[in-house]
Amino acid sequence: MAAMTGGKRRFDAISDSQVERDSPCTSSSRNIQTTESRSHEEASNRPRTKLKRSSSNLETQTDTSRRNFPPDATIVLLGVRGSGKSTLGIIASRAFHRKLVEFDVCFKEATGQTAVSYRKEHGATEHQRKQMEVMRDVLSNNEKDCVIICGLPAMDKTVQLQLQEYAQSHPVIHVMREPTSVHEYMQSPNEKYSELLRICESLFRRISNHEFYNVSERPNRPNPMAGGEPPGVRSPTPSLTLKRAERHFLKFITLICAKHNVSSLESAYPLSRIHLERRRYTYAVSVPLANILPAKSDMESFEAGADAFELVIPNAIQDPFLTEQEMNDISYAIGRIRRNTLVPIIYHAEDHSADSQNHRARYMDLIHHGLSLAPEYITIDLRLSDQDISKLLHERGGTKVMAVFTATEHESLPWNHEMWTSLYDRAVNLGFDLIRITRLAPSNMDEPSPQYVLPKPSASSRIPVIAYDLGPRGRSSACFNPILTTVTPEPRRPGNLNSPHITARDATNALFSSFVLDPMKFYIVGASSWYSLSPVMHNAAYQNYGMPHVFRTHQTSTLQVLEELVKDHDFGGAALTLPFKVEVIKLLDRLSRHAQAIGAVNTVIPVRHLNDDGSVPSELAMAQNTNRSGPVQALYGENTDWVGIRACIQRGLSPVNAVGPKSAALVIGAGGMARAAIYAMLNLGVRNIVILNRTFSNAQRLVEHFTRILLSSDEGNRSAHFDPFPSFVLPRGEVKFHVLHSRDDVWPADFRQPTIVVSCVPTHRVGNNPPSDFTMPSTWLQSPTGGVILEVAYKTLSTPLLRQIRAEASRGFIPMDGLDLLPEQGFAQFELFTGRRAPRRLMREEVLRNYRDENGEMHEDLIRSRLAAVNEQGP
Ligand SMILES: O=C1C[C@@](O)(C(=O)O)C[C@@H](O)[C@@H]1O
Repeated sequence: MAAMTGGKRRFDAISDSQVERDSPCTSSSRNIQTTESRSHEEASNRPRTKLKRSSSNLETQTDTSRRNFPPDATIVLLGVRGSGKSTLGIIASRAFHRKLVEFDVCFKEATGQTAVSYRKEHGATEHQRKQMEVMRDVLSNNEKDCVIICGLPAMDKTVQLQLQEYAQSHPVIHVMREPTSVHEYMQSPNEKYSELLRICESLFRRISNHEFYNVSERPNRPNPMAGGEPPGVRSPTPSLTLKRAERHFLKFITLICAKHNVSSLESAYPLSRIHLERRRYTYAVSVPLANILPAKSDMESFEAGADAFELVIPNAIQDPFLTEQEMNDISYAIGRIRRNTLVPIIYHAEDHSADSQNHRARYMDLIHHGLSLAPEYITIDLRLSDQDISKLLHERGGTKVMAVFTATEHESLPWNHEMWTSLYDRAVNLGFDLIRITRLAPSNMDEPSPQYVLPKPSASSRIPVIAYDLGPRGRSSACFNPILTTVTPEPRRPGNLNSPHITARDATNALFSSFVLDPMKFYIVGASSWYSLSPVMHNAAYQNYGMPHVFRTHQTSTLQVLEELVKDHDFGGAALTLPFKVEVIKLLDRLSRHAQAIGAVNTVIPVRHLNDDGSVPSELAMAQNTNRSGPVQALYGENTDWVGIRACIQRGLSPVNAVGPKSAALVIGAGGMARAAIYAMLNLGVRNIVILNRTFSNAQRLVEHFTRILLSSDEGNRSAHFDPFPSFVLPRGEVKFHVLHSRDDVWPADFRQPTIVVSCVPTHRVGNNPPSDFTMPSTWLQSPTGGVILEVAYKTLSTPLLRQIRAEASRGFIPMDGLDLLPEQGFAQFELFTGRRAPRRLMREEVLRNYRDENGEMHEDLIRSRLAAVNEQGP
């Protein structure tokens, strides 16, 4: 039985007696702790806010710490009303093609009554018995491939036991939300209600093995739906506010159910195909918990320039028990980070003092709680005993675990001392995924950096090592540490010796000024590249990162210029624009799979080191050799237009229009951009594509081209690294194309109305050709849920199509334009050129700030409004 809605019991309709009976302070809640340790028993007698779900004595705890589930195991979502669990359930069931099962609906189906009326009629004991019976059936009949949603019934002790049992082999996720948002939803903000909320959350926390904080989004600008906007100004659409929640939750699910794939979540950006630990000079920005908690803190500014986000949880308190409030804060902080950034999260609880049992207990609880939040990485202190470490590692689920060891001043042995080797060996033998060893820099700093002197580990397998000195004197060794150096977001020097003393920018500056990396020259090459905003966008990003690179415009009518530029040993790469995107292919030695399939290149990368057999190396090798000058041996071609178009579609497509087997798309044009658009659509799993082009035969040629590509992809011609048309989104032989003759055609009967439209025709005069005046016939604009309409050009933003779509905003149509697309494709270029993640917000802002239309007008209203909305665009 799949159900999307349910006869839900109001939270305040639950009788006080049931809450009393089931409150964590009464015998029933103690029942669910029967296997827990004495210290936990003691904890349950403490004030309620001190209740905790886990104990440092993990061997006796009820096993909600198990986090290895079969890939198709049913997911249970637990949460109070207003936590958003039903919406999240619908999102997950759609994305993963799972059946949605709401407990309340099942109860009504089984009894013909809602829980409240059943209880009234049959009494509390019978209601409890029936509830248990229905829950037993729900759980056992839906073992696989479902999402079960459960609210208040989980307050019942027998249901708790059932769910705890279920959590041994299934993800049971506690969905939380800010109390203010829950109160707002329930419209009953009183003291008693707050207390009930705390009780529920504390209970749900104990019976779940994962926790998800559904952070509320509040638009940060007034008057969101103002009418009569100037050209290019966009109103945030309510349906899109769910987008970030969707991405956040689906990402979380993919982290706990490793086998799940969501095509829309897979990043198409080049660096995402390279393991973080294999890239060179990467940074983890370290941010204390207290800095994340204020709602006003600017998450993106913390992240700028970093490859991972390290949340630092202090462990200074002497109390052995984590309070519910502390756990709430940590869950909220992880939720905020994940909602606002894309980089992996490192969860770092500050190291415990070996000599204090209290610290140890808290530390174990902090790790236990951290693992329930499914961060990509977690650190575990190597000072713990092997036994404690093994227990924690057993809980890791899909989280990678980093061993950490910080040598104090009197332990600071030279880097070539065998102590470091034995620490490394121990980490390998215990099953860690990587290790970070740091020590307080000694006063006689004539020792070379650890990466030059660390002894060869004797353990047979290898794990990545992060090693550097701490404190102001350790800064240079931190700058030269090749992976995941811990950095501070602000240039301020922290007082604490253990805190990072450099920013990512300091480290980058140091690498360039010590000649480890070289300043490079980049270009945009095209016939009318004068209007390009690429130079300002890329130059701002270089400057922000402390890279001495320059990006220049090269306007030319012939490609010969590129051959000249490449002779320069400092040539770093080029963006190509009209009319060279196809012509350039003849100058290149190798194309990426995407550029090959699209048949157009907009990014040229120099290759300086060939493989021994003379072939062009892999993308990984190229990414490791960016920012180095020298003679260019070969040229590699990539297409980032499709990455940008894909990102715009993803961003503009509301969850209700999520791509499904019947979703249809329309492409206008048949040139290079149209090819990139079709490629992006196929990659997102769109199986019904309609093309309209002035010259019908060119559109037909496009269809033949992609039909051939799809066939060769079906025949197993797939890359191990990145499959452009993964079979889970594009089942064999299921793509349908249709070519239209003109806008007078009727929309094809066997295609749904389009929810994705990409217009790739020039919006300005090209030679003697007038600008396109294309608008959608109203009969093609009948999607009841609206859709995303992207006009790829940006010379003018007041095109007939964009004007038309802006007028349709209330029907769910989202207009997007070249100012959205330019940065998105530019992020991918930045990654290819520099090997670093692009500073996204900065590049988006720089494009907007420098925009002038074809008549040189700057449209202040437009800029102001869109700059204000930059944060809403998502990470
Ligand atoms: O088409 C475009 C636009 C662009 O040329 C610009 O800067 O305007 C940059 C190119 O990388 C991209 O493919």
